[in-house]
Amino acid sequence: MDYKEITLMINHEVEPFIADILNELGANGIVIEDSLELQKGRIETFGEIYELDPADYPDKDVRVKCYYSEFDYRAELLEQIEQAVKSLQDVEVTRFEISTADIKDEDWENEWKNHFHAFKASEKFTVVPSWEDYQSDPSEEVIHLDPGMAFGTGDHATTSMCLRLVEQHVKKGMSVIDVGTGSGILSIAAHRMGAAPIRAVDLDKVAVRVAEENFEINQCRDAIETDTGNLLVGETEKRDVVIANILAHIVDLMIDDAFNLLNDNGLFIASGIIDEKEEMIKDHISEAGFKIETTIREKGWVAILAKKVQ
Ligand SMILES: C[S@@+](CC[C@H](N)C(=O)[O-])C[C@H]1O[C@@H](n2cnc3c(N)ncnc32)[C@H](O)[C@@H]1O
Repeated sequence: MDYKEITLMINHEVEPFIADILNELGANGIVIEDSLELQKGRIETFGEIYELDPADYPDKDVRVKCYYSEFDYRAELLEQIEQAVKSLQDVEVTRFEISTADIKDEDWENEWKNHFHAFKASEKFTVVPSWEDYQSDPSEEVIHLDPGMAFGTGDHATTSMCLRLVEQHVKKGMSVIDVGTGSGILSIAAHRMGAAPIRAVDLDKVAVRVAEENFEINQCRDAIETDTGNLLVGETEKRDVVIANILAHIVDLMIDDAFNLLNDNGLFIASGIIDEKEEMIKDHISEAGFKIETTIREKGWVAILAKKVQ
């Protein structure tokens, strides 16, 4: 199968909203190359230095690439993306350029490899592409990943905030369901914290296959049950933790089910929420009976940890 790559050049004010727009329009993978990242320099950790390659970033503004399979791509998408960007409220769009390129199936894997390098995703977790050699420090937990066509390399704020909440709150023996598992990254993180049993579901069959491959790579294939599934529909087994990093309007649909499925004192980790939807989601979470314990924010996104206190 071949792919269509859509490249956008946008100004920084548009960036916090672009992944949301492209996800809504069905993009399979999104790469954000922000010129400001280069100025941030390097991330130093445990004596390792990961340097960003200037060739991967534009001189100014933000370059965004997203991918559609040949079956999903349609020419109207370009206009729909432009319309969605230009109708963002209170956001001044001073740059918007859009172009497309064809990517042959055999180039797809290499395309990802060009953009994805080892990096420290949270206090404990370092994400390392499955094809990269990496000398780890005993104090870090390395997650080996090949995201393929699934979302979740850990470099998106919504995922890294979940990793932080997982490392701080998921404990040995807790039962977990990871809704919208994507690459499987959050289930792998929960497994490393000692959680068991773990169930990972995704609406997208391709994500389920990719997650299974990543569980295999991280030697936890037998510890994590994987399935296609729509949110918590049909889930009956009680859990100590429900994790969902999906867009706010989708998370909204599962809040009451999460409350019902959780054991007393169970935790709901909800991410993928853009700033503007924070209050709406929090109101619903509180109305459902949860106590909101922690809120973290990064790059226009919000992640919430709520507890079922009876
Ligand atoms: C933003 S990605 C998160 C991936 C990964 N958990 C992470 O944190 O990086 C959202 C995932 O939710 C899945 N998804 C979207 N709607 C869903 C639904 N109704 N039920 C289950 N999964 C869904 C998508 O296929 C996608 O893999």
